[in-house]
Amino acid sequence: MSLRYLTAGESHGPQLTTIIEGLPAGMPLLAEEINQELSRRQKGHGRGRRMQIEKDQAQVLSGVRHGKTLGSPVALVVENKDWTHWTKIMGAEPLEEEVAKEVKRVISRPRPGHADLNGGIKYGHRDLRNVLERSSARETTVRVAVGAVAKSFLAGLGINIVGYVREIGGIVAKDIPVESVKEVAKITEDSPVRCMDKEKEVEMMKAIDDAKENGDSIGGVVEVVVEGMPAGIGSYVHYDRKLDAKIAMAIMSINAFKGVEFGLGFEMARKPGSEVHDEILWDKEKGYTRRTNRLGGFEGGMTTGMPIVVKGVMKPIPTLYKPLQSVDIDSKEPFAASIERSDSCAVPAASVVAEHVVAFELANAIVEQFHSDQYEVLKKQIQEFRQQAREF
Ligand SMILES: Cc1cc2nc3c(=O)[nH]c(=O)nc-3n(C[C@H](O)[C@H](O)[C@H](O)COP(=O)(O)O)c2cc1C
Ligand SMILES: C=C(O[C@@H]1CC(C(=O)O)=C[C@@H](OP(=O)(O)O)[C@H]1O)C(=O)O
Repeated sequence: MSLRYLTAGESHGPQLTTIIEGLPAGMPLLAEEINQELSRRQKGHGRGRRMQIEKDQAQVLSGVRHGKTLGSPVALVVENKDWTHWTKIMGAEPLEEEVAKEVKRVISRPRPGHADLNGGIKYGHRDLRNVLERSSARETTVRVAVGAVAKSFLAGLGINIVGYVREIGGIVAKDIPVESVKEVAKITEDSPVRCMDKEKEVEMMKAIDDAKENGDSIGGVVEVVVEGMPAGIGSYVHYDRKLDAKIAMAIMSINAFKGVEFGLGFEMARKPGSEVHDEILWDKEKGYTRRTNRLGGFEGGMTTGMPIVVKGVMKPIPTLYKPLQSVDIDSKEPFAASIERSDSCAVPAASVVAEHVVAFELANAIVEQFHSDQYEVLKKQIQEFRQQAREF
């Protein structure tokens, strides 16, 4: 058994839709929990005007009754408020010729760094709007809705997760020691850039403002930390059962993400084994633990029981208000790339997306490993597994 989902929806279409399948029955789930997560994704310094138009709210259309899952597919819908401005341009019905002339602005100058040109070549779209509508990160809204369901699933099993910002535009936040994931969540929630370091937060905001003023954009690094995963989740037996690999793919699937690191990450290349591997300890109460967590919670595609620590790098936003050179696909003449309304930095929002896509992979790994259609039974199985792991 596994969890799976699909999403549908264009950025300026009427709505985003998802169907999640494989959730056990009897799991508490409220629309309110999902909506809180959707609202976290909408915040962050550096976002464009679109976020003032939208107020993302999920409607739960199936699979939940009186606050608990039924074991049937869960369908969620989030409306695009902006749709009212786009009904003609984005409608499903053919346009009459006169109306088409009035409203249709064909996009023919692909933006370097976006999906425009390659998507046009692949699907044969001469109007690149047909590409940008679905390649837009608007779709991450509904992926956060799916992740919110996964977070709720994990929370009931004592597994907590948070995503936050480590770096923006080359400004790196200091390492701040904290007690727990919950504390990180509390500190970063009030930060306009979802960062722990108040001093660097000011510098990050200035870097975003400067980029915006210069018609430019900046990227950064986000980190996701997970506490409470039992050891031994995932598998080493096959490439597509390695949980760290699945998490890496989930992070790389976020729009504009270009790299992933676990624990010390690329720094491992510069250190000897004695400074990378985590020594193994045992005590009666905790069972097996590690003296350090330099591998970020994974060995052999399985969790070690230590916190999962994974980072992802987001490139700068491709749409530039001072555009780079491109080519008009109709005339083949050189032109400045087209300008669409855009964010100048979306790293804070992306840290929320990263948190949610990782949550989904963890929930899926648990559903795959512990076979029950009932949430309460699954909870007991995990408790027993934790006990076995302690005594192993
Ligand atoms: C939360 C979020 C918001 C984004 N906002 C924009 C935007 O406003 N303008 C833009 O050009 N790209 C934006 N992007 C990035 C593009 O969606 C992304 O670069 C594009 O889909 C091409 O995919 P790739 O960069 O992964 O190759 C955003 C990404 C995320 C995660
Ligand atoms: C809509 C969202 O992000 C969008 C992602 C995006 C892109 O190209 O990826 C381009 C912009 O779209 P628009 O031109 O409609 O403002 C962002 O606002 C969102 O995050 O909900």
